[in-house]
Amino acid sequence: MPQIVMAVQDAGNRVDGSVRGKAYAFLEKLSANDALPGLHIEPIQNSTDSRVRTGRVSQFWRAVLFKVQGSGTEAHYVYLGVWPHDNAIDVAKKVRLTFNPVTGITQVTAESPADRVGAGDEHGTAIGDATTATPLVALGLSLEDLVEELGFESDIAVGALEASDEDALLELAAGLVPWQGSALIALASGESVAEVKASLAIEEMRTDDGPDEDTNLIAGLKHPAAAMQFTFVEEDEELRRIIEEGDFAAWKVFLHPEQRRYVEQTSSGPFRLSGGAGTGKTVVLLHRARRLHRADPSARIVLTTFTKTLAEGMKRELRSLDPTVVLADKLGDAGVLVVGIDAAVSAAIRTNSAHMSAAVSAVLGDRSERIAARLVDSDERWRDAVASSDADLPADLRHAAFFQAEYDMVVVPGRITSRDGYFKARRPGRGVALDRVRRAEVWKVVESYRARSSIDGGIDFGEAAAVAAEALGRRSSPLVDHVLVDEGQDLRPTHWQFLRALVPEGQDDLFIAEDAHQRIYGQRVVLGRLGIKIVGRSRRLQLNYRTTAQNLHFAVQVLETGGYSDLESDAAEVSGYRSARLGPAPQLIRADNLTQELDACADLVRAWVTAGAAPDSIGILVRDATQAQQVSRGLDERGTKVRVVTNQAQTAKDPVVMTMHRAKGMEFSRVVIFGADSSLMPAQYVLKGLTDQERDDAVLRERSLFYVAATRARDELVVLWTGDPSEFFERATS
Ligand SMILES: Nc1ncnc2c1ncn2[C@@H]1O[C@H](COP(=O)(O)OP(=O)(O)OP(=O)(O)O)[C@@H](O)[C@H]1O
Repeated sequence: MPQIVMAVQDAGNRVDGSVRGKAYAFLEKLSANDALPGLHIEPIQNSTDSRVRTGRVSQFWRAVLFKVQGSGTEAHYVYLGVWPHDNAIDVAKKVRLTFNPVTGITQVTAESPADRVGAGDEHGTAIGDATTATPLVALGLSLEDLVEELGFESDIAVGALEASDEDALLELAAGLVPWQGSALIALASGESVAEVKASLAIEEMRTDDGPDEDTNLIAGLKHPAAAMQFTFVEEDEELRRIIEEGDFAAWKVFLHPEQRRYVEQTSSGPFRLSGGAGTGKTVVLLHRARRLHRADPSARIVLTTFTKTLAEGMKRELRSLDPTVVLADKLGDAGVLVVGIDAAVSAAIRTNSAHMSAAVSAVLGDRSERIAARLVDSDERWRDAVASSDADLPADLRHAAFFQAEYDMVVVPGRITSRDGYFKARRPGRGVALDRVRRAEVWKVVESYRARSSIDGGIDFGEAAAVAAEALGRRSSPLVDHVLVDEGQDLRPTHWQFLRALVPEGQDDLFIAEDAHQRIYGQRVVLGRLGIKIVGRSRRLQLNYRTTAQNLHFAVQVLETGGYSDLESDAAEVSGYRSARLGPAPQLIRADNLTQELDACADLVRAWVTAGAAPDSIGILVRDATQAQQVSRGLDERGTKVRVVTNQAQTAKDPVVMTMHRAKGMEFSRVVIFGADSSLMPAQYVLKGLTDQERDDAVLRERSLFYVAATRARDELVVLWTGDPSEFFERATS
């Protein structure tokens, strides 16, 4: 049967559902038998590429394809899309399917060299003194590097070397085939030619020795870097999904070679994948879960993340990636269980009731096992414990935030159940030193907290994860074969102990996606101290697929003055983090008062909707729930209907207002960050009364929150504030 190869769909060529349905019917027939007369597979006169064909989708619509016969009996058809009849002929006359002998990658190009935006004159001699100041030349790159090492066409290479600034390079990159655009941007952000080749798997896959050009073309379509532009369609059902979703489905099929590598690789122990917001960490996890499931349908796979909302989102996406993946309902079932981390903890507690008594005593000392049946929020209990205790401590230590952190980071992970145990406890990374006298005072408050929990019943989330870890450790056989974690930076120490106990050490046991710059809950954790040994199994994704280079530049500036460290090391990298998409610069708008700020917000939303933006592709992000209500009322009074998103699913198609915390993991075409002034970012009320160390960490989390908010925008970002701007982006306003 003929092999169908789909090329990534051009976002500018969207066709409606009924046409996509017809295109699917056409391809389904083609894949069964390309000799069917009704298909009208025809060459085009005067086409640039003799392999180009059009096919009859309906009276009005034509498909454009390349037919590559090779030496096999069945042809490969590379499908580009459908167009109205005359446009299809125009497209077909121009497009070319070429094999790049340097890289071994097959590519489709639509323009002749003369049409390419920003590309230089092929015969030009411009790479001399005049261009020494351009970004690529300043990085030491030469024509030889681009042409002979990376296989760039010489006019493109000249254009790239002549590009006078980053914007010009981005514009050029946006018009290139995906692997080449990606390579150019990586070079511009400082990667060496060797690094770029390695990330695109160029050396290892080079194939230019086929007996004929068709054989080369087919081999080049299978190159990992070609997978950014092509996918081999194996089943009808997959074909239907790809066609029906058009370019929205790009993440489901056209992975970057680096993404694919982390989907497919086997690792001998825990693996950590870091990467900035929007680099496709969740995409990798979803594909990896599917890959593990397909490889062994009896495998018990847990895909988990910090919140229930994010887990629900991942579950929907996994279902849409591949409806044949079996979603498990409970721990220990075959298939993929997509679950929030605390729900996974509760499930482990329920499943291991036989070990509960021993597990509770190991964590909390002499307590009834029944308390483990209910999880409670600890904030209020800590406030009460601190208020009612007569512990002799300085004011900044008499703070619920200090105790909560001490308890979560030291006491519970260390399984400390007595004052003597606490005297001996190691407290790495806790900042404030506590001598024996102070430890005795701190322990009084811990005892008071535990006494209150014992009376009221229930355990907090950190305790529960520790109890579950202890119970799992007492089982004779494991419940789970593979664990995949998203948003790893937000998990608590005992969550990690739980996950370590959930899956036995071994091949592909734990795969962790994280971004230190997005830690907005809890304290910083070092995995090595919790029994999770990454040792060298750690990599980083750098290409942002979500947001534009302009928005990313703004967001990265927000991070620059924060001191970040990740799950393993003391410095979290931002360098090399880049985007291949272009868009307008973020708008930074100051208001004199709230009324003006609301007016500006209402005007923006109205203008976007009038210009044709889908209302629910607009997100207004605020610091807290009170502000969300205030903005919603304010916009309502101005005749702009919005909806406040909480945890309940809503279906209305209005623009949404939500807290920045709630927006984690989501994205919108247009984002307004509302209320970004100095009193709210960082929110002064969360900093009150903290120790210096606690305060610094809280400010860092607030900075990360602002970064999370700014990286939710796919296309346009607007930041609004009244009075003085937040310190997080003050520099950008000058
Ligand atoms: N290979 C790809 N092709 C097209 N789109 C992609 C690809 N990889 C990721 N994306 C898109 O980029 C966006 C960000 O992806 P994803 O949510 O996986 O990133 P992330 O690293 O988990 O982000 P965050 O840390 O902000 O949650 C999504 O819209 C996703 O569909």
